[in-house]
Amino acid sequence: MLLVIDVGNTNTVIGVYKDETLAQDWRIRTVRETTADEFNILARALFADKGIQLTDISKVVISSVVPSSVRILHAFCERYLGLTPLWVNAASVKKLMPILYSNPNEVGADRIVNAVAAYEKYKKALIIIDFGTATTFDAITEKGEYLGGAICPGVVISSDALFQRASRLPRVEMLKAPDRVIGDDTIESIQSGIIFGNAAMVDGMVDRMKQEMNTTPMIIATGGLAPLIAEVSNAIESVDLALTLEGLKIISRAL
Ligand SMILES: Nc1ncnc2c1ncn2[C@@H]1O[C@H](COP(=O)(O)OP(=O)(O)O)[C@@H](O)[C@H]1O
Ligand SMILES: CC(C)(COP(=O)(O)O)[C@@H](O)C(=O)NCCC(=O)O
Ligand SMILES: [K+]
Repeated sequence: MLLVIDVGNTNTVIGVYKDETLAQDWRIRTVRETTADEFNILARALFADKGIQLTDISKVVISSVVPSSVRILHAFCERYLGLTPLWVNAASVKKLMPILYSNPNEVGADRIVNAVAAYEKYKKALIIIDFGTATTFDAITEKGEYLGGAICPGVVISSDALFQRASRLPRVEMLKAPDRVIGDDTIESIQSGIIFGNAAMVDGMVDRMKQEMNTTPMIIATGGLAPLIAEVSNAIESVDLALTLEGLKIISRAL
């Protein structure tokens, strides 16, 4: 079985593939100061719960945007799986996708994985939007080249900053789109600002990126908050929550 791990700034997603099929997936918090031994306890428990043994794993592919996780997960794989994990970076996907960033080593591994997955699926010019800790935009040409994109404060962290810094504002837990954009109470005004504000940012960014790309890319979104924003954004054509895990599986075949 193939073990794939994507370490994001907030959450770590773990998947196990049996051939082409995702047999199981889990989402855990990204803990920066964990150890290989602690990660082993957690992974073992999650696997056991679904009847999977660590000895069933024959290959590991990992993408991470958290540098401290690299040493920890590398040690976990070597010590407890007896395997050396394959790390996603611009060099490891060289055969699948040219990275046209001025320094390809700078691009976040999660952005590369999303780009590879989306291009494999659609084979056309694309803009991928990932609503994670950051909201990222990635532009892919019709030939399958990674051009770059944009990094914006994420929906949740930017809202958190608002609640922390504005004394009178209540924390709005339930993020949902209000019926109209002109809120007539505080809760509705905050919801409008967060949801319609982020959707307008998406639509505006997509318009500008399209102009620079000089083509009509397909616009797809991923990340936990993608369905919420996609509902009110005009630009987003499709939401694909499995994009990152799929990308890791595709990359595993090429490594
Ligand atoms: N289904 C969801 N509903 C609401 N919030 C979510 C959902 N999934 C993720 N989030 C929130 O969105 C933010 C980004 O999460 P995630 O996509 O896991 O980020 P990352 O990939 O950067 O770790 C976090 O604050 C998380 O709590
Ligand atoms: C932009 C990111 C912070 C997004 O991380 P995420 O929201 O998925 O946790 C990450 O991809 C990253 O650290 N990138 C490196 C800089 C770059 O892509 O140019
Ligand atoms: K991510």
